[in-house]
Amino acid sequence: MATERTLSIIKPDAVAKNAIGDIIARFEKAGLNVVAAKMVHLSEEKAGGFYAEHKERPFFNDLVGFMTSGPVVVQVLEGEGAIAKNRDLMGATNPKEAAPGTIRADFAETIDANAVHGSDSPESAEREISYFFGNDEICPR
Ligand SMILES: Nc1ncnc2c1ncn2[C@@H]1O[C@H](COP(=O)(O)OP(=O)(O)OP(=O)(O)O)[C@@H](O)[C@H]1O
Repeated sequence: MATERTLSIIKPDAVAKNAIGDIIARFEKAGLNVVAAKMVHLSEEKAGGFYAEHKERPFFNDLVGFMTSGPVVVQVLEGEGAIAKNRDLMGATNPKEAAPGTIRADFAETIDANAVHGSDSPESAEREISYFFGNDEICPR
């Protein structure tokens, strides 16, 4: 399997629960290296742009409201099969359907406040990483 990079966001609910360390430990134990990271409080414009593909969905305003409700930790994870590996560690979007032992099963309660985001394809990973990190903020591969 090829070495990949993926974008991970620890969302405001998980930051508020002091779960940053526990979540990053799961990534590292699974062989994903953190190669860039920052804590930011997203503006409505930045959060709305990130979730632009959901603009017409009924939950869009709530999603943006939630993502701007407190700071988030944005990271780039690198490792073999990083995109799928991160999605496996995260569990299903709805924490009630997330497999036991996944981040969402352990740290999230609702589909709105579901602890983490992870890129879902190589194309999204590339777009999302460059949405948050400039070329001078991340080591080239
Ligand atoms: N039906 C819904 N009701 C409320 N919020 C939703 C719903 N579906 C998705 N969301 C929110 O929008 C986010 C993006 O939805 P998407 O379908 O891309 O899920 P995902 O890829 O599992 O999550 P993410 O993009 O955050 O990793 C979800 O993480 C969730 O917080």
